[in-house]
Amino acid sequence: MLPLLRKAKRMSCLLSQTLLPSSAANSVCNFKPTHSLIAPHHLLLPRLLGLRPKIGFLGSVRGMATKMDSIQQNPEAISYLNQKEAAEIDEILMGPLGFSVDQLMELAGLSVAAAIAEVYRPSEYSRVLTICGPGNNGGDGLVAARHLYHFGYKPFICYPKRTAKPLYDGLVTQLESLSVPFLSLEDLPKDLSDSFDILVDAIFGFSFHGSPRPPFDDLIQRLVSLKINGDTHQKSSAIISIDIPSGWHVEEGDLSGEGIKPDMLVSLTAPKLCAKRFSGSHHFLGGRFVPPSIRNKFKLQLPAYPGTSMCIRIGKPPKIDISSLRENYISPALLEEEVVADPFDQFQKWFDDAMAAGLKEPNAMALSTTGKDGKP
Ligand SMILES: NC(=O)C1=CN([C@@H]2O[C@H](COP(=O)(O)OP(=O)(O)OC[C@H]3O[C@@H](n4cnc5c(N)ncnc54)[C@H](OP(=O)(O)O)[C@@H]3O)[C@@H](O)[C@H]2O)[C@H](O)CC1
Ligand SMILES: [K+]
Repeated sequence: MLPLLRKAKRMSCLLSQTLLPSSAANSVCNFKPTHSLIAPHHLLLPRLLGLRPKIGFLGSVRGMATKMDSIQQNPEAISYLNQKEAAEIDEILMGPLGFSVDQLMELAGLSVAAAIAEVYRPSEYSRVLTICGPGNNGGDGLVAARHLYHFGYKPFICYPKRTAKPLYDGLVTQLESLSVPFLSLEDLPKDLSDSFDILVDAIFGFSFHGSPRPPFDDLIQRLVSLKINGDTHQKSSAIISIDIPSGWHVEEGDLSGEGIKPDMLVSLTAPKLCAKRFSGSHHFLGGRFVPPSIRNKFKLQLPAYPGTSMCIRIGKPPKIDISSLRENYISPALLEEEVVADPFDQFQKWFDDAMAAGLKEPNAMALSTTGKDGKP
């Protein structure tokens, strides 16, 4: 049992050194194991298998631990585009640079889904309603919803003004084939926050102008009222805006002061000027497809995406209550009657579970023995 204990302690030190600030990590490593750590191996193994890397958990904490580059840390140093520049970059990408709108939309939608998964874990925020507008911003929303489905969320779509083009028809068919429900305006529940954990605002992007026309005026108003009427004691739905908080002026922001107040903004390609007025907790950049020629032409100062990430946080992450990171590792007990008769089959079952959980080394194992009395 002793090596097992040592291993458990070493693992918690390793985890804490990777994930926690140094002071917290020290206190975890100096922690004397109590009987709560002394678990028989048949409980510990499933528990180890249960250490599934939650996308949101690792993502947001990874954001804390990673050294942020100076542009990322300082939103003032980042380039912000006006409406004309945003449209011009779009035209260059899809003209001389040879991209198709499908390609860019796929990458844009993927980065939105990746940013959402960095902050909101599917175990707590599973029900996602994406409200899609008539343009490409709405298309980004349809793509993001499909990726969120594959990330383990339960998406719903409200797409009241469909665009009759093969690209959009295809995106709708792809979602329908996953049995993602499409809700009409009449189907939408009165209180969105009762039924959805996340509301994705994919109504308008950088081509928005004037005042919102029906039916989007009413939909935007429903997002606005969520934050006004929100019961502060209850977990309210998180609002995530794609590229522009819908209804905001693309350059001036929330002119009336009564527009939507998203919790998260995912800017695409580069933030638009209105993003300077964004005061929510999470600002991300996505759309990792900007080639150096565009960066140089528009003198873009943008943070460097880390590794293979499809998105990057802009500015510092909000202060995290470390106790809220606490994971519950209590697994269901392994009962003798549930164990497969053939140990090889049982091993295969555990191994498959470990593979499915996406563990880094699914073939790593801990072996311990017990006496006849079942005690270590
Ligand atoms: N290069 C990139 O960064 C990429 C970004 N993408 C996403 O595309 C949008 C921009 O898409 P676009 O189609 O140009 O514009 P919108 O999505 O904003 O929508 C335009 C439609 O909205 C209608 N509209 C405009 N204003 C209003 C209003 N006040 N009330 C109602 N409807 C309005 C407009 O209709 P009009 O008749 O007014 O022209 C259009 O139907 C960008 O923000 C990103 O999200 C790409 O996906 C990938 C490349
Ligand atoms: K939007």
